[in-house]
Amino acid sequence: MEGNVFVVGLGLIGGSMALAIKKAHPNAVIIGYDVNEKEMKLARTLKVIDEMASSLEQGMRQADLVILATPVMQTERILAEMRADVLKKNVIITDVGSTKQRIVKHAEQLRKQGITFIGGHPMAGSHKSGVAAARAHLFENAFYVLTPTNGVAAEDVERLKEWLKGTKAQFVVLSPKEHDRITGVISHFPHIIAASLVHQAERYEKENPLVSRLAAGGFRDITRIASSNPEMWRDIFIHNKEELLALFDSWILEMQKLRSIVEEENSEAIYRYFLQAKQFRDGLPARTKGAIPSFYDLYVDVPDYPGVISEITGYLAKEQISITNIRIIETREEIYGVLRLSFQSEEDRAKAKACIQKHTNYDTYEG
Ligand SMILES: NC(=O)c1ccc[n+]([C@@H]2O[C@H](COP(=O)([O-])OP(=O)(O)OC[C@H]3O[C@@H](n4cnc5c(N)ncnc54)[C@H](O)[C@@H]3O)[C@@H](O)[C@H]2O)c1
Ligand SMILES: O=C(O)C(=O)C[C@]1(C(=O)O)C=C[C@@H](O)C=C1
Repeated sequence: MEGNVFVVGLGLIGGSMALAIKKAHPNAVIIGYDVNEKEMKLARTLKVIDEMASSLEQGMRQADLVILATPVMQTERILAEMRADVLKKNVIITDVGSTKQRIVKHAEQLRKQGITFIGGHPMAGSHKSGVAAARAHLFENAFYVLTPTNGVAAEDVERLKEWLKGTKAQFVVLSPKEHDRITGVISHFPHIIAASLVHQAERYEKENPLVSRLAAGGFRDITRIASSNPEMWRDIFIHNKEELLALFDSWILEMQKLRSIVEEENSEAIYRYFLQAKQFRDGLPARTKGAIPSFYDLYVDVPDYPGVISEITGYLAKEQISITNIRIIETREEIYGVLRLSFQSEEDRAKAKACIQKHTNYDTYEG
């Protein structure tokens, strides 16, 4: 397809959408806008967008497709302020926000002005943010929820899917309410649990600093998402408050039930509890991309001496294993640091792990 695609919010998701659209529609012009000028310039430098808009309005005026990829409270505000007289008549407006009811409600004023809005939510992402983390393949095989309201023409939904075909996602249509209920259970509430587990560990660490040093695979697996963008999650929790309050209530009951069977040492009930959870977890449908990390991180405990980073990158370079990102994320005591290496694929990470184990005795673990 040809035309102007205007992406507002050039972070992980906006950037990934821009790349996926350009891949499938090389003749489209991708115009970007971000309140953070540095991020917008970086998007241009990385060729994630073709042009920078000088203002929201300037970008909107030219657009055939608008993708709002800002935190959901910002998306709501932008939608409430949009006016048909600065838009092309046939434009499609969509968003990628993690909540849908409030967004669709705020888009209602656009529908009344004859503008097509179709809510959207690609069900894949990461705890990383910013355009540097954007990837064209981020949404491959993930579910992509669309929430067209009554009155949206079927051909507009098809036109949107055609624009978005480069995501290689699987589209599914839900009502905004259904969407918020389901994502509350499988995405929003789990982020609350992850963050609360980290808070609990932090409290216990005050008693004994060994707590974070002993945090191994299990704790790291279940709390990876606690490293997500706090602004994004603040907005989601406020937007999906009603669903989350209900989930808090049922979770508290669940924990009380679990607490009492542990207190009673009811081994049969405890066993059944874990067995049932295992059976449901093991029976989840074959992993779609949305459930697979799109970034493959390897953590390496390295001694804190000058040159250790180039030592490790040197080993990897010799075996032609490419790293997409490298960062020292924390220093333990003054002896050890944790190096985080990110790779494009699981295969690269496995090769890197083997390579580091071959050349060093540093501990490595996946994240
Ligand atoms: N991260 C995920 O895993 C994920 C997955 C699916 C959907 N989402 C949704 O996608 C949206 C973006 O999330 P992200 O992970 O890309 O976040 P991000 O922090 O990587 O990017 C958001 C960008 O929006 C910009 N921004 C904020 N307010 C703005 C405004 N008023 N005008 C223009 N730009 C503005 C920020 O400067 C930032 O660059 C959110 O609504 C989120 O709920 C996120
Ligand atoms: O993989 C992650 O880090 C995510 O949290 C991605 C995730 C999720 O699965 O909850 C987060 C928010 C989105 O709206 C969709 C996907």
